[in-house]
Amino acid sequence: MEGDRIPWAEDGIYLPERPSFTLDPAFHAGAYYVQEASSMVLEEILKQVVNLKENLLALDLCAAPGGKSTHIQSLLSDGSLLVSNEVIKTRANILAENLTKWGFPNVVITNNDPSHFDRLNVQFDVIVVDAPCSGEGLFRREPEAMNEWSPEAVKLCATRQQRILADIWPALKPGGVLIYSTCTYNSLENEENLEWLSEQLDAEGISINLNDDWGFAETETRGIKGFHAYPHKVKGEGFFIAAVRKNDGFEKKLRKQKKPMNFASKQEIGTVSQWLKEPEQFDFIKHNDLFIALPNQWKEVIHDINSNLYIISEGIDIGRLKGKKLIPNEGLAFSTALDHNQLSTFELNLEEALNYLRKENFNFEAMNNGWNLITYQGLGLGWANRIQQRVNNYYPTNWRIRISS
Ligand SMILES: C[S@@+](CC[C@H](N)C(=O)[O-])C[C@H]1O[C@@H](n2cnc3c(N)ncnc32)[C@H](O)[C@@H]1O
Repeated sequence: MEGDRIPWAEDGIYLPERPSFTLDPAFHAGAYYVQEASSMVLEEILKQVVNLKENLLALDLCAAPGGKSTHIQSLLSDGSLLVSNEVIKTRANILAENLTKWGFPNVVITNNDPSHFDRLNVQFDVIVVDAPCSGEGLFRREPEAMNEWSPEAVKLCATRQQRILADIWPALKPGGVLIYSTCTYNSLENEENLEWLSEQLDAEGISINLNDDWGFAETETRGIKGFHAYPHKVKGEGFFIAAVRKNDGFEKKLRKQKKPMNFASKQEIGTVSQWLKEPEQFDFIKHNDLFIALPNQWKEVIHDINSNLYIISEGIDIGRLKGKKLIPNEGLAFSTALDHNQLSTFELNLEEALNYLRKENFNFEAMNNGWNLITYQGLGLGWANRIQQRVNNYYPTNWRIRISS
């Protein structure tokens, strides 16, 4: 893809026009994510406030549809773990779809209210709160959004944001960093919330400097820096972001969890791990009949999360066993941990790939019998099973594309 670089995001580019992403199989393969440029300044803030080379435990609290989570995952080290949470169930499912396609195994997707995180024994090194807000920064792009705006709505948003911040604060480690952002301009939801964070939660500012040429407007509230993106100054839509450090508070101790995990047997592991690049990095558990691979480095933390929160998805959904044979899940097709050399792959051209995504016929004459990873430009799209002169297309029906070229 070609376009001007976004100065504050290494892999970000401005698209010169909006193509039909639905008709690009690479989009469905999770090769890229489309989001608003200003909000990608999160990358520069993260680089300045945490050491991204370390293995961090990160929480994206208000995560759907997944713009920040996909971006954060690409920035964290391979040994880090991201918990990506969304309180609204339908939105959490969209988040899960996007993160499954993104393909990183070190992720747990939860569907909880911020107050539930207090049940955890673990605390996070970094928490991102991309808060629900009055959305003034979107008015230029979506003028209808103005109809929902009122001074009362702004006040309600600010109160809700404070409640979210207060609820999640105990889940942050002492010394940890909380990044707060909105896509609105008013001070009630931005600077006044920073003042509230400082007064009520004793949050402290962190030294952050953005390149003046980028055009972000810096504000400072009780030593806490915030940055506004105003569309006439920054090449992007309206956005606000700030970061604070938690200095006091107590550190929780990770306790053994009572809720048992259902680990796979040695024999089952032999089958379900056969296509992974480094199976020794994972624990294999069974959830109902679905086998899941979890990064074993985070075993206790994941156990704690499983015992206390509502999980939508975690690690890699590998698949189910039918007798001794693996029926692979779509989660495995997208996973960066999948070893394409260990299995039969079948590459499709653009037209064929779109037909596969529509669950329509495509030419499979050259396909091997048995399970095949369907690829487009080498990227995993999903699974197909050839049985002699028939092919079963395992692309999830609810992800099927419904428009014609
Ligand atoms: C600005 S959006 C998040 C966008 C997302 N971070 C991204 O980059 O794709 C705010 C999210 O907060 C969620 N939300 C709404 N009310 C909430 C609450 N009371 N607590 C936590 N999250 C809430 C919304 O459902 C929405 O998904």
